[in-house]
Amino acid sequence: MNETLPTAPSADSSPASGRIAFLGCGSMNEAILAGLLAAGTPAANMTATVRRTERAGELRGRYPGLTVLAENEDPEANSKAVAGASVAVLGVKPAGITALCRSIAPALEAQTVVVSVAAAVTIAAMEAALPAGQPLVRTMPNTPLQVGRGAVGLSGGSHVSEVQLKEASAVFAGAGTVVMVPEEQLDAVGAVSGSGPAYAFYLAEAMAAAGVELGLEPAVAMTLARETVAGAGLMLAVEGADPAALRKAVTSPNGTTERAIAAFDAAGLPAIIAAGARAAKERAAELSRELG
Ligand SMILES: NC(=O)C1=CN([C@@H]2O[C@H](COP(=O)(O)OP(=O)(O)OC[C@H]3O[C@@H](n4cnc5c(N)ncnc54)[C@H](O)[C@@H]3O)[C@@H](O)[C@H]2O)C=CC1
Ligand SMILES: O=C(O)[C@@H]1CCC=N1
Repeated sequence: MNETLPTAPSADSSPASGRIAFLGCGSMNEAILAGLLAAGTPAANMTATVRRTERAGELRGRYPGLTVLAENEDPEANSKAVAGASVAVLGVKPAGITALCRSIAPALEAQTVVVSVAAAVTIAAMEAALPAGQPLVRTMPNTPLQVGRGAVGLSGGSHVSEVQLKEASAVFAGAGTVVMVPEEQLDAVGAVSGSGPAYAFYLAEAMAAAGVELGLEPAVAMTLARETVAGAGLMLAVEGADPAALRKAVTSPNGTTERAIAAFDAAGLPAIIAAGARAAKERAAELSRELG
């Protein structure tokens, strides 16, 4: 079941059918929800739960027609949201995932596919907290789903059928690329694409700071850095785009870019990025051990 099979959005971009419950609608689950809405899934097909009234109001204002239940108003919010749902997406912090599984267990229907987006919480840990035989899918998404360019790693649990795996993929497929990987590779997926948007934003921050150091006004430097990273991202988003070839097209022989890249290489930038990704993967393993 866990084969390495990249699936382009165009290959399976049918919008999710059935009702989807987003349990814990913070940054990640909101990005998935926004991606689904943009891909054509009606807000009326979704329910989101949050901890507090203030956040519920925010989401209701932003997504008219979405049902939002707040736990501080109704302690049964999560159980009510999963009743009758075809998919329940667990989007709380890793430390809260198994408690959430236990709390919704009595309300879950046998065919509801539980999808976790949490880093580090293993399929075994979640299956132990769910009713026996509950279909479960563990994923590692990223926030660019909200602009239709997400990248998601996905791995099936012990009791999930091909059809249920497709149902889980459909939660993301209209808003990004889904790849199936063995569970033991999900921490690596997290280190590349889960945390990856932060690396790209960090690059933009560093470019803006460099511009200021070189004499640009801060606002001008920020605009230039932001637009450049965004524009480069759009060029990469073209199907078949090769980052090395795109880089080469900017790099005139003996020109300014060549000098900059040589300075990056001399400073060991590729190794620095590899060290960051390794640290992210190691933190995921550490978290898995902490959470049991
Ligand atoms: N932020 C990201 O880019 C990514 C996050 N993830 C995973 O997504 C999960 C959530 O992360 P974020 O969205 O960043 O965190 P977040 O803190 O923005 O969202 C979590 C939300 O869950 C709510 N919540 C907590 N307990 C609840 C409960 N019992 N009932 C209802 N709502 C509850 C919180 O109030 C909060 O709004 C984590 O497990 C993380 O590992 C995975 C990939 C990327
Ligand atoms: O930082 C984190 O732990 C989560 C998982 C990947 C991105 N954000």
